[in-house]
Parts: sequence; structure tokens; C-alpha cells
Amino acid sequence: MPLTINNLNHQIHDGHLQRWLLTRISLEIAPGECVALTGDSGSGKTTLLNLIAALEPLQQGEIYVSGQPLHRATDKERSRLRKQTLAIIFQHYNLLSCLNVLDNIGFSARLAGRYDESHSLSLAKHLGIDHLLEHYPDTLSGGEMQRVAIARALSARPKLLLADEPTGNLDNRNSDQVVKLLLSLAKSHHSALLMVTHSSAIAEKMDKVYQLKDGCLSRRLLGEQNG
Ligand SMILES: Nc1ncnc2c1ncn2[C@@H]1O[C@H](COP(=O)(O)OP(=O)(O)OP(=O)(O)O)[C@@H](O)[C@H]1O
Repeated sequence: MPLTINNLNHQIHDGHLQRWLLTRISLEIAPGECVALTGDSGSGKTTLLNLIAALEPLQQGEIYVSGQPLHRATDKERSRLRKQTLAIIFQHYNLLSCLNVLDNIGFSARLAGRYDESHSLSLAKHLGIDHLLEHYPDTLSGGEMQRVAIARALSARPKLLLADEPTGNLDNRNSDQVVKLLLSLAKSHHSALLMVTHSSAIAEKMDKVYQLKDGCLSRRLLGEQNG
């Protein structure tokens, strides 16, 4: 399984107090499965993504990424996992301004030690950014930057793709297109996708929708209203 979470609990400092942000979270995502993570602002969606990406220390529970136990991993193993097995698409793209589009796309693959220019070029073509390969990020529109960020995430062929509001900065038309591409690329690469979104329209394009509320994660049936 690309992702298995068992009984995860996570506490945060809230002023002088500690409070449980996430309680008894369990989740499984199969290869090629696309899952939406919804919930009110502050419900803990980004924190959960950060825990899965080993960007925050795990306090209680188990996380297996592609069968590897994150809860027992050393720093070196966690770092290898971030480079080799998973990829993150951030809301604010996080492109490297000193690299052109082609080198931005290939960046994750190079870190993972599996750079393949033909794969980068094929991703660029699928995402409609192949005419921008020599351009630098500061000359691109928001929609173009987001496509580069998606191509970069997929360039290392991750088993698990995490996306934090990847279309939060795009208009409806662009957002729709980018989500469609992301879903079809994730499926054709057999990458599992966990995407944070505030949009019910986007959530309903996914295979499954989960909601975080009062610290708990529950499955929402498609078509069900938020809340
Ligand atoms: N390391 C931390 N220490 C203290 N509080 C934290 C920490 N990380 C997150 N929080 C708090 O935890 C809560 C959840 O934050 P998080 O960013 O995970 O929510 P979210 O659901 O992603 O929200 P949004 O939809 O607004 O992005 C917030 O109240 C935030 O201030």
C-alpha cells in the first residue's frame, strides 16, 4: 500500500495548553487511488500531510509509506523516503527561481537519482508546458507554475503524491484543467494521491473523500454536503 496510517494522535501547543488536533486517525490509500482530504480551516489537514511527509515528528501511531514504517525510521531513512517514494505539491508552487522549467521539472528526479529527460519532456507535453522549457519561473503565470510543480512532483515517479490545495491560487477554469491532468497523470503513473481541497467540486472528482472534523477523520459519501 502506498499509504497506511494506524491510530495516529497528534497534540499541539495552544497558548499555554496542549490540545489534541488529530485523534485516532486511520487511513489506507491503494496504488492509483485518488483521495480528497477536506475540512474546515484549522482542522489539521496540512499538519496531517506534514506528518505523512515526515516534515513533522510523529507523536503517536503508525504511518507506513509504501510499506516503510515512518514511525520507526531514522533521519536518514526519512530523508531517503522523501526523495525516493513521495512527492509534495505545495499551494505556492515552491519552484526554484534560478532553474528554468526543464530543470525545475527534473529536480525531484535528480534528487531521487532517476533523472530521465524523455520522462520530463513527456510530462511537460501532457501538461501543455513544453513550449516553456527554457523559461524561468518569474516569467510564468500561476497556472503555468502550478503545472510545472505537478510535473516536478511526478518526475521522480513517486508512489505517493501529497498535494496541499494545489489549485488554491487558480481561477475555476485553470483549476478544473489542472485537477483533471493531475488525476489522469496520477492514475497513469499508479501513484496514490492525497489532495487537500476546500472545493466540493474538486473533491467529487476523486475516488474517495475524507473529512477532518473535531480531530477525527471520516469518509464522506460523494454528493454529501460539507459540515
Ligand atoms: N506546530 C504547531 N504548533 C502549534 N500549533 C500548530 C502547529 N501546527 C499547526 N498548528 C495549529 O493547528 C491547527 C491546524 O493547522 P493546519 O494548518 O494543519 O490546518 P488546516 O486544516 O490545514 O487549515 P487551512 O485549511 O486553513 O490551511 C491550527 O490552529 C494551527 O494554528
